[in-house]
Amino acid sequence: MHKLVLIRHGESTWNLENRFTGWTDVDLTPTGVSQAMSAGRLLKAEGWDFDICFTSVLKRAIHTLWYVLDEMDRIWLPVIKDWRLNERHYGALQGLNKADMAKQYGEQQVLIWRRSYDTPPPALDPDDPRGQRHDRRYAALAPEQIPLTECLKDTVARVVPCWNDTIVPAMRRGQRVLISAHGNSIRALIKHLDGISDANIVNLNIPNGIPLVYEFDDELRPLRRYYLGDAAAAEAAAAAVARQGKA
Ligand SMILES: O=C(O)[C@@H](CO)OP(=O)(O)O
Repeated sequence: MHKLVLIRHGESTWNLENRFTGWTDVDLTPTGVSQAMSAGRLLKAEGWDFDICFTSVLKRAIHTLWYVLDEMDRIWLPVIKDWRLNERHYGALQGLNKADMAKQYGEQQVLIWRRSYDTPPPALDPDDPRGQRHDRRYAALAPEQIPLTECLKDTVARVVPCWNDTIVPAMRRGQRVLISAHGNSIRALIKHLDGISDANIVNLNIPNGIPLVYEFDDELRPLRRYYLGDAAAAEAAAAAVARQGKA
């Protein structure tokens, strides 16, 4: 049997301010740091260990991984940073407050922008300073590969190749994998792994800083997934994420 642990970054400054974040590179809050440290302590206490780690190129996920690994005394592990694990690009919503948008456009519209499979938020203008086309970390990409907005379907289209090209080969080599990523890049991966329908993926929310375990058979077919630690607390935290789009 193969096992994998996924973790969404701890609370970020824009999670706290309830702002659409996407590819904006915001920091963790002190709460986010302590969530990451608690996750590391929990993994260590339960006897988990890893051989290789994957994260996005956004500091909230990278720092979360650092704090988890530091608690596990594993900061020396190899870490692959891949832009394809980034949060879903939130287009012209990046920086705006979710509750304000719900007041202005209605909760149903915000739910569509946040959780629908194939409706992207309004796109950023290519010259908008909130965009990433001049950000050096994406210099190896062609400009049109750097999104101006994304729906979850677009995120699936980059996360799944990352999964197949880099993470699956590591697991097939017998390496124990830890992935630190984002609410919607994790939703994209879960949709792919568990074959969740386009309609049902709307109801899936990922809490900050709680390790999510996947078990696979020898052919890497998923058997089950569960949160480590207090299951009721994880469920309550996921429900709180869903409510962030309320007016
Ligand atoms: O703003 C974002 O980038 C994401 C994650 O914080 O938010 P949401 O849960 O609304 O998809």
